[in-house]
Amino acid sequence: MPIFVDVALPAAVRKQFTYHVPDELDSSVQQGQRVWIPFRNYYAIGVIVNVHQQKPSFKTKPVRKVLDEEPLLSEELLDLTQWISKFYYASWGETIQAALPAGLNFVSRKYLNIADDLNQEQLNEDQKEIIEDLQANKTTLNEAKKRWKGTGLNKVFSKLLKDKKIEIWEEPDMKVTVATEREWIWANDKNEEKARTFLESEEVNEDLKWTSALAHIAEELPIRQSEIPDDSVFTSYTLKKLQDEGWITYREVEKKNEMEHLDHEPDSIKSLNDEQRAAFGEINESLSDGKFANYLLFGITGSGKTEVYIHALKKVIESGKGGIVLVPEIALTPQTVSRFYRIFGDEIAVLHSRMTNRQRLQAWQDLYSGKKNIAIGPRSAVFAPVQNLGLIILDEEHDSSYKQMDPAPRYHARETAIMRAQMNDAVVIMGSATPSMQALNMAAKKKCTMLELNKRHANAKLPEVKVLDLKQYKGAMRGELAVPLFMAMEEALDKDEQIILLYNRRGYASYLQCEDCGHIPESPESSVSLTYHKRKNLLMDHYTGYSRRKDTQCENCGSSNLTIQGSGTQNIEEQLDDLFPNANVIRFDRDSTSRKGAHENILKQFGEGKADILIGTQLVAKGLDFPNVTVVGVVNADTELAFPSFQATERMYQLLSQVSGRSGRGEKPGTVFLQTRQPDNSALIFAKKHDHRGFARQEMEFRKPLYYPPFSRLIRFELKSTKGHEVNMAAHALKNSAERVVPDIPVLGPSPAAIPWMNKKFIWEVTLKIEPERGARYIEALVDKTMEVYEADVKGKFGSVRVNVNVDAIN
Ligand SMILES: Nc1ncnc2c1ncn2[C@@H]1O[C@H](COP(=O)(O)OP(=O)(O)OP(=O)(O)O)[C@@H](O)[C@H]1O
Ligand SMILES: [Zn+2]
Repeated sequence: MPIFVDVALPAAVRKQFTYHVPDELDSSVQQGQRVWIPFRNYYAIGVIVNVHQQKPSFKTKPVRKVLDEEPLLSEELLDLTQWISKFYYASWGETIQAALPAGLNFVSRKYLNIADDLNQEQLNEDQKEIIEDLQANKTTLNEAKKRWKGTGLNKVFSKLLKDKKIEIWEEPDMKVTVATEREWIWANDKNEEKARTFLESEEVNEDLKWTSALAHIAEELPIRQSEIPDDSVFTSYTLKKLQDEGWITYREVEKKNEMEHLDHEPDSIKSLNDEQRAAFGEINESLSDGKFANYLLFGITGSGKTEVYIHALKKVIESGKGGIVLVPEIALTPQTVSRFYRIFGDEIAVLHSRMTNRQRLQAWQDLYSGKKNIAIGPRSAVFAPVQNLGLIILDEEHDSSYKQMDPAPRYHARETAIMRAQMNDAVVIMGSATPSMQALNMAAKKKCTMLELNKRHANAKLPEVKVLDLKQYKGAMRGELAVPLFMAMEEALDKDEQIILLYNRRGYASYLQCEDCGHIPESPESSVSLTYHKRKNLLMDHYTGYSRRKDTQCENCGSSNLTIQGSGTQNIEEQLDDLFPNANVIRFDRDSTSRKGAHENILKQFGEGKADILIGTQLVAKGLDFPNVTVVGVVNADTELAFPSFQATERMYQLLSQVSGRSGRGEKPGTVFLQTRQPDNSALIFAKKHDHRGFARQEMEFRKPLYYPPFSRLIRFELKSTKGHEVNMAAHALKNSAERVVPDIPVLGPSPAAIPWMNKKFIWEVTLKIEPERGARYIEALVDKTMEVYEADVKGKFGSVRVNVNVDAIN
C-alpha cells in the first residue's frame, strides 16, 4: 500500500501539499515530523500534518527525506495549530512555525546539487567548468549567483538550473548560536603552586598591581568573567598583564543559565489568607476532577493573585502534570520569575524573546522531554510542549500583548489557551485586577467562573487617587507637573520614599484637544476619537473612513483654543533633573530597555533604592512590586483616551488602575496623581474609586448598541501597498465584495488605518462585525468566500496590494 503525507509549508498559502513516501524511506513516517520535499523548482522543508493512503488524482512527487526521528509536534499541538489557522485565518504552516522555537524551524539555506541523471560527457567546456566547480565545493545558490555574476558563465549557469541539470536543495539551517563568556585558567605550564613559589621569590615586587592580582586569582582559577568581583585588584589591565606575563589564559565557555543564581526554597511557599484560600479551593476541585474549567481570578492590585497561581501550580506538579504561566512580555522580569523559581526551581523553563536561539531550543527540549514541567513566557509560550498539560495561567489577562499583530498567525493567547485547555481537559486561570470586557462577558455568560480577591494582603490599603485638572493649573505648573504632584514628590523624596511617573505617549496618533474644556473630537459614525492627519489637515475616523477638515472651534464649548497633542517627545527626564536636583532619576522605556538585560538592571537598581524616581511609558504600570513607592504620577492621561480605538477608554482605565496599583503596596500609604484635561471622563472617575465593576457596566452599555466586542467579533482586512491609489481602489472593491458575500453583516470602511503609512506602504482597512459566538469553521468559510469574490472582482488588477486578515482585531 503506498503511503501519502499531507505537508504544511511555512508560507502564506492556505493549503497543504500531498506527497508519496517512497519505499526506500522508513515507512514509519509520522504526523508532526519535518520533511524535505520537492516544491516548485527546489526542495523545501515542511511538516507532515496527515499520513494516509488516499491516492490523489494528480501524480504525486516523493518525499525526499524525513528530518526528525520523533514528531516535533504532538497530535494536540497539531490540532491546536490547525484550529488557529482556521479561526485566525492563517496558513497551517505559518502557525506551526510560530509554535516551534527558531532552532527547530524551517529556516533553511538553498544549496546546489548536480542532478543524478546528468551526463557529463555531453557538456561543453563552459558547462563543465561550472559543474566541476560545484562538485568541488559545497555551494549555496546565492554564492553561485555571486560567483558568476557579470561573467560569461552567468547565462550558462542559469540555463543549467533551468534545465534541471543543477538542482536546488534546501537544507535546514540550525542557526543555533551558543552564548559564551571567558573563563580564565592557568596558562599551559602554570599552576597555583608555581605561582606561590614565584610570589615568594626575592625578585618579585609586591607593590605591582599584577602581582597582587596574581596572588588573589591563584585561589580562584578557573574563574568566569562574570564571576570576577568588581574591585580594584582585577581590572582589564591586570588580567591582560597576567596574560602577557604568561600566567593565565582563557577559553570560551557556554554562559550559565540565568536562573542559576536565583534562590530555590520550596518551603517558603506562603500560606494563603482566607480570600485566597476560598479561590484556590474552587480551582483545586477542578484540578482534582481533571476536567476542563475556566476561571477568572478578579483580584485587586496587590491582592496576591500570584500566590494563588503558585498554589495551583504546586497541586498540578504534585499530581504529575505540567503547567504554563503566560505573562505580558515586559512583566517577565526576574521579579516575576524568581517568585516562581523560589518554589519550583528547576521544574521551570523560561521562554522569552531576549534569549538566544540556543537557549530557547534548550528550554523547548527540556519541556518536550518532560525534564521540566512548567513553562513561563509571553504569548508564544502558549505553544510550549509541556507534557500532560494540567493548567494554563494567564496573568494580566487583559494585556494587549497577548494578541499577535504581525506577522500571521494573528492569534490571541487568551482564546488559544482556552482552546488548548479544552483539548487537554486542563484548567485555565485568567487573572487580572482589571479584567477585559471579553473576560467579564464570558463570566456573565457562565463560560468561566469568577473568583474574587477584594483585599490587599495584610490589609495594605489601595492608594488615594487625586485627579488634577490641568486646565486649572495653567499658572501653577513646574514643567509638566502640576504643583500638587510636584509637592507630593518633594515630600516623598524628603522621607526617602520612591516615586513612579508614567508619561504615556503613543508615537504616531496626533489628536486635537480643546484647551478650555478638554474635549477631544469624536467621530459621529463610530464614537471613536478622531485622529489628526497633518498632511491633509483632516480629522479622520479610521474605522469608518469618515473625515472632515480640522475644526477651528471646539464643538463642545465653542472655544477656538484648540491644540494638537500627542506627538513630539517630552523631555521630562531633563525637567526632572532641574526640578529635583538631588534625586536620582532612571528612565524605563523601550529606548532604554532594548539592550539585553538592561531592563532587569533598571528595575534591580530601583528595587535596591539606588534611584528615587522611575519614569517610563506603559512599561512602568505592570506588575512591579516595590513597597517603598508612595507616589505615582500620570503626566497626561488624555493621550490614551485619544487613541483611535473603541477600546481607548478601557485601555485608559486599565492603565490608570495598574499604575495606581504600584503605589502603597507596603506599609506606607500611597497616593496617585492623574493629570488630565478631562476630569469628568468615566475612566478617571471610576479609576479614582477603584471601581472596576462600575466602569465595566458603563463600558458595556456604551459598546452594546454600537455592536462592538464583546458583543461582536471584528474581522479586519488590512490592505497594504506602496501605491496609494491602488490600495485605495482595492479597499473599495473589497468592501463591495464583502457586502455581497454577507449582505446581513455590517461592513465598516474602507478607511486608512490608524497608522496609515508605515514602512513605505499605505495601509487601508475594511472591517466586518460578526456575531461573537461564531467559530473557526464559519470564520474560515466567510473569509475564504470574501477573498474568492474579491479576487474574481478585481481580476488581478491591483497586483501591488497585499491583503492580511486580522480576526479579533484590536488596537
Ligand atoms: N498569603 C500571603 N502571605 C504573605 N504574603 C502575601 C500573601 N499574599 C500576598 N502576599 C504579598 O503581597 C504582595 C502582593 O501580592 P501579589 O504580587 O501576588 O499580588 P498580585 O495580585 O499579583 O498583584 P498585581 O496584580 O498588582 O501584580 C506580595 O509582596 C506578596 O508576597
Ligand atoms: Zn471646548
